[in-house]
Amino acid sequence: MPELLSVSKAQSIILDAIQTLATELIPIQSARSRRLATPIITDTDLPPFTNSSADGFAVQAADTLNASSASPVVLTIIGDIPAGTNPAFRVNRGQAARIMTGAPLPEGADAVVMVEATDIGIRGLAVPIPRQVRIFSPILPGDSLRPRGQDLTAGTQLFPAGHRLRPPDIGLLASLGIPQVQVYRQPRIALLSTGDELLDPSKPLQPGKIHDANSYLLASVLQEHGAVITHMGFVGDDEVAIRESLENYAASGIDLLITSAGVSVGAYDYVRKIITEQGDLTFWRVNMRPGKPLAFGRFRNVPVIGLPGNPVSAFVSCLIFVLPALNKMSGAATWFLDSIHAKLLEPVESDGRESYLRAILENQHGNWFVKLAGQQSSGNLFVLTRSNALLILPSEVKSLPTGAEVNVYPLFPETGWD
Ligand SMILES: Nc1nc2c(c(=O)[nH]1)N[C@H]1C(S)=C(S)[C@@H](COP(=O)(O)OP(=O)(O)OC[C@H]3O[C@@H](n4cnc5c(N)ncnc54)[C@H](O)[C@@H]3O)O[C@H]1N2
Ligand code: MOO
Ligand SMILES: [Mg+2]
Repeated sequence: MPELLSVSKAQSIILDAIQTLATELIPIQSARSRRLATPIITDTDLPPFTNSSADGFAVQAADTLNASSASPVVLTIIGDIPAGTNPAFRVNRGQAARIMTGAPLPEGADAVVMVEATDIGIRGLAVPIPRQVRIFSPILPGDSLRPRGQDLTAGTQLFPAGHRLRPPDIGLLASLGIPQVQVYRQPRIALLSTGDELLDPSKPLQPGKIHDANSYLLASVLQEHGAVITHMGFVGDDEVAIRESLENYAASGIDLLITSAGVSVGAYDYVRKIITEQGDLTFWRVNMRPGKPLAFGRFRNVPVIGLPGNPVSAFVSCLIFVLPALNKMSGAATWFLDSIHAKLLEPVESDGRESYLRAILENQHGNWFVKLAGQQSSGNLFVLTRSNALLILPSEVKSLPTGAEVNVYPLFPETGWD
C-alpha cells in the first residue's frame, strides 16, 4: 500500500489552497458571530463622564462628616440633574443638587448621598424639589459615583483582528458609538451528500435505506462556525447526477464545496473520478482513523473536500480539515482546534493510523482524565452524542496503557454538554 498522507501534511495542503476572504462593512446589529477585519481601539473613555450610580444628592463629602441620625446635616438644594442633562451650576460647601442615576456629577461635588440616607427616604425623589435636604450619615469622596474611564480608557484595544463578535462585544461597540464594523465575508459553502441509500429525514424508512444524517450534521457544524450553507441536498450514487449538482453549486459563486460519501474504493464511489475529470484531485487518503478516504482538490475552480460517508468519519474529518479551512477563509487568527493534555483512565488501542477516538473528558481536582465514550465504529452517531472530546492517538501508536498522557480535543467547549 502506498504511504498515506499524514494529517498535518493534508491540513497544510488544504490551507495553502484556501484564501482568506474579502471584507465588508456591516451594521453592528448583523455582526453577531462575524469576525473583525481590523483591530478595534477605542478613542473614548467609558463611562464618558463621571456620573451618579444612585438616585440622591450630589454633595461635597466633607459636608457630611459629622452627620448622624441624632444630628443630621442640613444642605440647601440648588438644582436638579436628571439623566441626559449637563449641569451648568457648581455645588459649593453647604449645598446639594438633586441627581438621578446616570446623570453627570456637577462641578464642585465629589460624592452622591443616596436618597435613602436622607429625610426624603425610600419614598424617593419627586416634584416639587424641596428647598433643603437632611443627611443622616457621613459619606466619603467618590461614594455612589462611576468615574469617567472606570470601565475603559481611550486608547485601549478592545478586540484584535479576527475576533468573533459576541453579544457583549456588540453592546460595547454600540456604547462607544461604533455603528458599523469591517468584518470578513462569511464563507459560502455548498454541501452535497451522495448515496443511493439516502432518504430525507421526513420520509419513512424503507428496506435497505437510511436517513441522510451527514447533510444535517455537517451543515450544523459549519453554520456554528460562521459559514453560510448555500446548498444542501443529496443525490444517488449516480455519476451524472453528482457531476450536475456539483456543476450547479460551483457556478453559483461559492467558496468551498463539500461532498459526503462515495469517496472510497466501492464500485459506485464516483466522487474522486468526477473531481479528477472536472478539475484536479490534489490528494486522496490520509493516515487517520476514522476518515482515511478523504479527498481534496478543485472542482472547476472551487476547492472541494470529499468527506467519507460514515457519519463519525464525516464529522471528524470536518473538524480536522474543513474547520481550519473555514477559519482561514473567515479571517480567524488561529485555525486548528485547541487540544489539552489528559491522562488515560483505561488502556486504548488503534491500528497505527492517527486516531480520533470518541471520548469522555473529565476534570478531577484540576487534572484532566479521559476514557472512551463507547463503541468506536465510525457509523455510530449515538456514541458521538455521548462524547465531549476526541482522544488523539498519534500515528504508529497501536496501544497505550492506563495513566498514559494523551492529547485531547474538547468538543463544543463553548457550549458544554447538559
Ligand atoms: N475495501 C475498502 N472498503 C472501505 C474502505 C477501504 O479502505 N477499503 N474504507 C472504509 C472507510 S474507512 C470509510 S470511512 C468508508 C468511506 O466510504 P465512502 O466515503 O465511499 O462512503 P459510502 O461508501 O458511500 O458510505 C459509507 C457509509 O456511510 C453511510 N453514509 C453515507 N452517506 C451518509 C449520509 N449522508 N448519512 C448517513 N450515513 C451515510 C453509508 O450508508 C455507508 O454505511 O468506506 C469504507 N470501506
Ligand atoms: O475512516 Mo473510515 O473513516 O475508518 O470509517
Ligand atoms: Mg464507498
